[in-house]
Amino acid sequence: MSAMFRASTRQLALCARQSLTSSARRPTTAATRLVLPAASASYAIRFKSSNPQPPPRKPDENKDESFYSTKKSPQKQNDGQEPGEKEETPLAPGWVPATEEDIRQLMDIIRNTLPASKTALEAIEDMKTIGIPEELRDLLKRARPGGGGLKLKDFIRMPSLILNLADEVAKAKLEREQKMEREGKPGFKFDSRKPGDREAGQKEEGQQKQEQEQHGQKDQQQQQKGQGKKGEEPNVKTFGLSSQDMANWAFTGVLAYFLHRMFNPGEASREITWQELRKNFLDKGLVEKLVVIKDRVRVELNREAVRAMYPDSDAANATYYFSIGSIDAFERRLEEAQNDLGIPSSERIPVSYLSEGQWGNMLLAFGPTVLVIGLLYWVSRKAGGGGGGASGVFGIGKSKAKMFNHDSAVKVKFADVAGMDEAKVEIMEFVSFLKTPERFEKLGAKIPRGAILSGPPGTGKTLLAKATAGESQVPFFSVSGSEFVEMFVGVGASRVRDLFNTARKNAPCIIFIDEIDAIGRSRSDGGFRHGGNDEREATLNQILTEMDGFNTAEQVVVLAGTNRPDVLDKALMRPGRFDRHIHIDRPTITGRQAIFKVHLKKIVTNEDIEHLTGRLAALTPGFAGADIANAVNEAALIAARANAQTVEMIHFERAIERVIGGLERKSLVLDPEEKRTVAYHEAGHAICGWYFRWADPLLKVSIIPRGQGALGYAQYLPGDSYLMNTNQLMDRMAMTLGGRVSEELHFPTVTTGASDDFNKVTRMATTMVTQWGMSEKLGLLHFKQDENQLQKPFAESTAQVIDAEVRRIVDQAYKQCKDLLTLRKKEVGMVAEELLRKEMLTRDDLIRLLGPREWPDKEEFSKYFDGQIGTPPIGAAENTDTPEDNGPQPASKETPKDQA
Ligand SMILES: Nc1ncnc2c1ncn2[C@@H]1O[C@H](COP(=O)(O)OP(=O)(O)OP(=O)(O)O)[C@@H](O)[C@H]1O
Repeated sequence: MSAMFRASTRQLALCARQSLTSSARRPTTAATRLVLPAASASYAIRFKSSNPQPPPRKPDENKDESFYSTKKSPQKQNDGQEPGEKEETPLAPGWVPATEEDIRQLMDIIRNTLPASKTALEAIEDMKTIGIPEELRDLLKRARPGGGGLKLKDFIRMPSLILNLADEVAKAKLEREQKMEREGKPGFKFDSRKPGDREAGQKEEGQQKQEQEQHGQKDQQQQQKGQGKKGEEPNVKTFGLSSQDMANWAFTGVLAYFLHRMFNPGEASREITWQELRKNFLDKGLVEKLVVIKDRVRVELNREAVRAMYPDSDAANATYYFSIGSIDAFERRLEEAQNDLGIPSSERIPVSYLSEGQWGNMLLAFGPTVLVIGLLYWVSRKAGGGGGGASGVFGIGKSKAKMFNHDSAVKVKFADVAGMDEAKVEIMEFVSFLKTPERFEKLGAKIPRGAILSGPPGTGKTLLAKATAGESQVPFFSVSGSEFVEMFVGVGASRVRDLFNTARKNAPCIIFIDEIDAIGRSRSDGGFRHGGNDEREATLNQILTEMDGFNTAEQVVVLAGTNRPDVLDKALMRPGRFDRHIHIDRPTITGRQAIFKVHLKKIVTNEDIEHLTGRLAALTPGFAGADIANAVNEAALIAARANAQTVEMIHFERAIERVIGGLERKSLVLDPEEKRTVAYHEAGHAICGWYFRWADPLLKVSIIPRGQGALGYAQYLPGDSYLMNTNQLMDRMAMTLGGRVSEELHFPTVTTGASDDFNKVTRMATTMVTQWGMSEKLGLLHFKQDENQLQKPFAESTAQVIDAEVRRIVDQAYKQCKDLLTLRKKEVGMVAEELLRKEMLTRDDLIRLLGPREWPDKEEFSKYFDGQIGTPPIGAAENTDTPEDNGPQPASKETPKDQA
């Protein structure tokens, strides 16, 4: 491209004129410089044979007369053409008939520039019916000899005009062909092949014809279909480029360059010697100017004179360079040469000096800046582009909410949401508000503005909101709280405004803001005070304002989801904003069973669904809906990996173990002594679980490493207990210490393996003392340490009491455990040795070794597990030796010493 830019406007015009002068002198088939492909010759012949020959014209006849136009004079119509055979097509505004000269010029241009020249040349065929744009006609005229010449901008403009023209004529051609096909006439087909190729191609055509006949009917149907669609663009074979996009700009640039090259044929650069310069040009007075570029000199010739001097060569079309040793030496030589030639000083050849690569230097200087600006522009377009149709840097304040409506994305129904019946009833009311507002309004009730859905992660808050949208069949705007937060102040508020404005326009509708705590945190929170988070505060204020701004006629319901309702700003929660607070907790056993049923619908299994779901629900206390969905999917994956035909119970159990305990680590090989320690440690837990009355039912014990750092585990089923009494807590703590106590009793030293057990026991004992009022010494006080506060909420003396009480309770649990394991030392040994042999023991194994458990188990446990825990070693289960304490409330106040 640099060659094009280097050329001055005057030069471009000059070159264009020269090239057109030369091409005008030659016959149509001779290209300006490039060799005309055979296709063009064939085109010319066929073109004439399939169209009536124009009447001979006088040489001085007006050249602009439309030779190819279908607007024929009456006389022309009579000349070899039946009137009415061709329809007259009115020209579009701004279009003029194309003259023979125009067509010829365009053919030259397209043939030499466009890669898809066949299509383009076909398109030119149709120009006689639709004409050409007037602007293009002007440019073509100016490009002719004496036409005034073209400027640089004309070269840039011309490609897009030609492309437009080609598109239009291609469309016209397609329409004409379709019409002819419909009328059963063979359409005009442009044949650009060489005569030899044509014969070879005739066979192919025969075949194609047959195929076409076969497909004829189908095509016709398709065409009819296509025409049925009103306003649809015909399927035109164009260059496939939109004039808008960047690709087209680049293409246009390249095309302009090629056009320029075409109008400036033969601008080849040639290296010559000083002697050749002197002999061929300097001595003959052909040099106009010399331009020194570092150690090279460009020779500018008087091209007209050169052409006259060397009529049979293309010397005039080349640019000449020669090298110099130094500028001084060159100047000296030049002076001597001019002295020799006797050139008077007033007519000496002008010499100019150019620093090399001016354009290159400019590119280096400004290139990076231009690149960065371009990149920023592009990034801003991309960033803004996603926001509800907004684009460009100005779209940053647009809301990023995704809009769904009933016939697009939201296919979730209330039936897909299981295990939260109360929440569903609450939220269903919103659906009725949106569907039949008059039912409530006639009684004077105000429609609630919104509801906050809170609860632990994965409990189905988002799912419930989606189901609400799916059921109410109104538009649903879903956005995450974090999408309002941007680094620019004011953007969040602007997005809130935009979201609510859009929602108002689409009322009745639902807005769902997920993770609202990202913006709805209490303004008195440390986060705001210390972080100076004006942006978040402004966003929150805007939400408050917008929710106030609704009137009852605007049926826009705002639902919000959060895991942290406790941190939300009180202003958000007041009636009139989020009127309803719907808490969604982890599902109960029946809830889990229902959720399993929902997710098992998509799973291929032959198990009895009722029993399967019941058992799985019993196996998964504490699971949220998302965990259940994950476990079911994991089971299907495990079954697929095993090439099973259906998903079986064993696959589900493995999946649950994997979800709880993590991946089995078969690669972790323990040495025999370590393995022995782990076996006795786990046997200690198992024996405690078996003999303590209030301990949770034991499912299995294993010494296969799993997950992160668990070398063995004992799996219990704590069930869904919502209250715990001190007996249960003490038994649980004693059971947790069973591993360490067993190590003490069976080995001369102890290991680090019980650290996590101590952590659990300490936490449990501390909570008993500080929160659950289970210490007589501390009494009925509740101290909860805020993690953000450095100060303790109690006095130093109270801290000492707490420490002493925690220690006392743990010691008590330790003693309880030690007493039992000393008594049952033999049983611990039996279980441990069996574990070393089998690596995993089930409840049945323990019954076999120890006899049935003395204490009755919970109902759901005996229903689903008695006599059925005989599954082969399935790897392992959870990595917790003892179930995690989820903070249930004590049922009765019983001091540890009360228990047996
Ligand atoms: N009650 C349920 N019934 C059926 N499937 C559920 C239920 N709860 C959760 N799921 C499953 O868990 C997936 C995740 O749930 P969802 O995204 O609604 O949880 P969430 O409470 O919004 O979580 P978070 O608070 O982390 O955003 C759902 O797509 C669904 O497959």
